[in-house]
Amino acid sequence: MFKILVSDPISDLGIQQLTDASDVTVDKKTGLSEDELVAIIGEYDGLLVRSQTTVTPKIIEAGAKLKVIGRAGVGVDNINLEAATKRGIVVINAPDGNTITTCEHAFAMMMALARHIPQAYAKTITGVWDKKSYLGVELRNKTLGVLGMGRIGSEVAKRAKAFGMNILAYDPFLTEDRAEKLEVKIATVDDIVRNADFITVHTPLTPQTKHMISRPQFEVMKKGMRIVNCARGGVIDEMALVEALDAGIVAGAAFDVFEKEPPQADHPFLSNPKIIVTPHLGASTVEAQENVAIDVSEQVLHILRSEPFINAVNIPPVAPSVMNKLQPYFTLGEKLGSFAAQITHGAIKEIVVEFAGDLADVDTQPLNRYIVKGVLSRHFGGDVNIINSMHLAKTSEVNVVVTKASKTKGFTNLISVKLIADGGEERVVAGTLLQGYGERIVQLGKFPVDISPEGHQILISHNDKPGIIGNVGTLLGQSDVNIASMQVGRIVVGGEAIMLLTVDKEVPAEVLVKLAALAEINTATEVVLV
Ligand SMILES: NC(=O)c1ccc[n+]([C@@H]2O[C@H](COP(=O)([O-])OP(=O)(O)OC[C@H]3O[C@@H](n4cnc5c(N)ncnc54)[C@H](O)[C@@H]3O)[C@@H](O)[C@H]2O)c1
Ligand SMILES: O=C(O)CC[C@@H](O)C(=O)O
Repeated sequence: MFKILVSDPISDLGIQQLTDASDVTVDKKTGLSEDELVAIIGEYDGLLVRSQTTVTPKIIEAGAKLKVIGRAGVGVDNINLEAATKRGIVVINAPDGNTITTCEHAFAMMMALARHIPQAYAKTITGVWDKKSYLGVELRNKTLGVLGMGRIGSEVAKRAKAFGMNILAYDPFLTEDRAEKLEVKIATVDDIVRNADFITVHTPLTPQTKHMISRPQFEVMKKGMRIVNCARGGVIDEMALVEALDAGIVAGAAFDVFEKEPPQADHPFLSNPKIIVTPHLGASTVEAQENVAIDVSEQVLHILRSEPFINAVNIPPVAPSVMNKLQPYFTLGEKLGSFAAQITHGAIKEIVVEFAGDLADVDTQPLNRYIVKGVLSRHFGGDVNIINSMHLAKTSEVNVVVTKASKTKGFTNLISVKLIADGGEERVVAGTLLQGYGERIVQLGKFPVDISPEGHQILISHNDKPGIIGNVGTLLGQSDVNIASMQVGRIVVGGEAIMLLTVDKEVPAEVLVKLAALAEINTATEVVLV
């Protein structure tokens, strides 16, 4: 049974698939402090948050069973990604569910700004009929500058087009093709700040976007322009904005987000009549809250049930078509990594993975993570998973090299894992996925083999002399170890050889010692593949 903690108000309808699941129990406990969360998080497999809970390294460390943190929304700046990745916890978000809602909020803020709606409302309800203070401006024929043309920025641009606005857009990933489709003109930040009547920002807060609109930008702005921030507090420099308003450069500003939320009671925005504010309401519609909760709940279930999932923030995104192609190889890749690590005696310094055949033209990043997990699990056990395997390799100073090859040795697909260890030791294990037969190991070092990678195996290296197979069989029989199958490989008669036995149960350490002591046998190593 999986336990999930919902620590922020999240739509009940949205999380219904979790509450209905027979293998899940859901606890809703909102408004907890960091210490309160630290005290209880240890019981939970999953944590679901919106934007109120700050998931700190301390909470993540205390989450001994935690496998997934789900953010019902886009921004994950309230979750410490580094700590989660280190612990191998998947962080997922719901990037699509609140796009339209947030775009509509930004648009509503722009219209409210153009027509002074909040200020006029506040005065009208006091009984004052003040028509002259609230002369507005039209949006039609005005220039709108959009900074960040992702999901929300693009939707804002579409709506602005319908209002007859001319749009200047800046986004490092905006291509001429997309700009043409969206009927926007690509511009630089400088073009935008000099020419726009309205500016709206739709970027995440990153070191590059922090204060991307600050004093130097306000200084060159068109007098009387208006500015909207429904993205993240800090993209626009709050203090520089207040100065620009006082200097008469900016006519009005609309903010849904703040550098610190909630803002202090004496924050200058809250008393400035030219600034309208909302309390981070961008995503707050019934529809968006249901959408994001449904999306994130579905992914949390997949992760807990070890099923394929999307929208992981702490692993690079992969197209579904690529994922479908790679998925059948995940367990084979992990087993090859694990096998190679179990037959390597020295400290591993480098993992060299080679893909050939069907896998040569695919972005194999997710599969690489499984292979590295297989290798590292020998030392890290259950602490390594596909989220932190690359991170652990890096922090353990294990270099990972991935190459593509044209030679498939007659197979349609081939994965080869070479481990290079201290003292120059090198181990190679290669495998393939055979149509109709499943996973096979087809090469061990220089020896071609054909083994199903599963269960308990003994790898023996020996000299190719008569009687060895009999001696091994006798010893294992006397030790009550039953042999299920056997493979022998050699390059030349009488030369170096290997024997790989699949046995029905764990092999006691003393039996391995006795095997290694038999005449003509060099090493005997147990390999366990689960
Ligand atoms: N107010 C709210 O309640 C609310 C709701 C949803 C999203 N958001 C915020 O809105 C923002 C946009 O969300 P989205 O879903 O459109 O994200 P998105 O990832 O689809 O788009 C963000 C865009 O910003 C661009 N970008 C990054 N750095 C940039 C830079 N230096 N200059 C210009 N563009 C840059 C990216 O290329 C991307 O296209 C995020 O910060 C998100 O957290 C706020
Ligand atoms: O959950 C919210 O209300 C805000 C969500 C929003 O900021 C987001 O990034 O998705």
